[in-house]
Amino acid sequence: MLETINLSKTFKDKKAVDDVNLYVNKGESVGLLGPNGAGKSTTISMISSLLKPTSGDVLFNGNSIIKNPAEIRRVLGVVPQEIALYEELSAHENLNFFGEIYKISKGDLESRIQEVLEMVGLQHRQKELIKTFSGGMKRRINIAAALLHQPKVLILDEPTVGIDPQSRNHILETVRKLNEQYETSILYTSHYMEEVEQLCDRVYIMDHGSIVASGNKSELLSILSNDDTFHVQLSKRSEKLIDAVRLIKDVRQVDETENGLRIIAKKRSHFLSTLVHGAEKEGVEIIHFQMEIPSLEDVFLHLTGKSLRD
Ligand SMILES: Nc1ncnc2c1ncn2[C@@H]1O[C@H](COP(=O)(O)OP(=O)(O)OP(=O)(O)O)[C@@H](O)[C@H]1O
Repeated sequence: MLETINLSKTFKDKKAVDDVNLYVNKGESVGLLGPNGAGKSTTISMISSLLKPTSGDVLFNGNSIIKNPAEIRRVLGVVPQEIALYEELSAHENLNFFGEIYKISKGDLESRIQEVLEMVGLQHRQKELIKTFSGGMKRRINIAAALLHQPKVLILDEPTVGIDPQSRNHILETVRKLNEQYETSILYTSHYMEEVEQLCDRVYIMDHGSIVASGNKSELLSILSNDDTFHVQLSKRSEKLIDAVRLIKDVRQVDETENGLRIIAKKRSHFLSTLVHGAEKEGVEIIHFQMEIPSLEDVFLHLTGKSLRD
C-alpha cells in the first residue's frame, strides 16, 4: 500500500536518511524505532510529502507521491512531533479550521468533529481554549485533527514523548482501536520499545539514517539467537575485572550496570569459570548471576551498540 524506495535525504553533507526501503500494508501497524537523530522524522516528512527527497521515491498503491503529492495528502493523516494548534481558539474551533483545510463538506464536518473528539476522549472539553489544555491533551487534539478526513494511513511521530500517563494511555488505545476496528494502517515512530511491542505487527529499527533490521517480534529476537545475556551482581566495582571479562573468548560485549555487569556472550560459551576465577583474583564477590530472557531492547542494543534512550 505505502512503500519507500531507496529513500534518501542529505542536508548539506549530512546523510540524514540513507537508502530506506520500508512498506506498510493495508491494515498493518508498523513501528519505526530508533534513537534521537536516527532519521525517523526526516523519513516521515518525506513520506508525508512535506520534504523533498534527495533521491528515491515514496509509492502509494504503486503511484509516486513525489509526482502526485495531492493523492497522498488525501489518504494520509500525520501527527507531527510539534503541536500545531491555535492556542487562542477552542478545541472545536481548531478542528473546524482543519476540517476546512481538508475541504470536508460543511454537512459532514460537525459529525466528523464529534467522532474524532470522542475517539481521543475529549468531547467534554471541546469548547475550552487550547491554551488551557495539558501537553498530552493538545497532542490528542492534534491526533483528532489528523483523523478528520478519515485517512487510510495514520503516521504518528513520537506521539507520547513528554506527556502525562493518562494521555499516553489514551493515545495508545486510540491508535490500537483505529488499527483494529477501522483497519487504518499505522506507521508509528517511537523510541519507546514497549509501545512499539504493544502496538505494532512489524518493526523497522533505524540508526544513523539506515534500517538496520526489520521484522515481527520473533524475527527480530532471532537475531540474538547466537548470543546469551547475563546479569552479574558484584560486591564492588573493579576496572581490572571488567577488562579481564572483556578479554574472555566468546564474550562479545560487557556493559557496566548499577551494581555489576551485563555480559553478552556467544551461546553455550563457558565463560563462567573464567569470570569466577577473575573475580576471586580481584577480591570481588559475585552476589548474583542471572541469564536474561531477551527483549527487543536487547536486539536494539546488539545492533546499534547503544540504548534507545541514550
Ligand atoms: N533541516 C535540517 N537541516 C540539517 N540537518 C537536519 C535537518 N533535519 C534533520 N537534520 C539532521 O538529520 C538527522 C536525522 O534527524 P531526524 O530529526 O530525522 O531524526 P529522528 O530520528 O527523528 O530524531 P528524534 O528522535 O530526535 O526526533 C539528525 O542528525 C539531524 O540533526
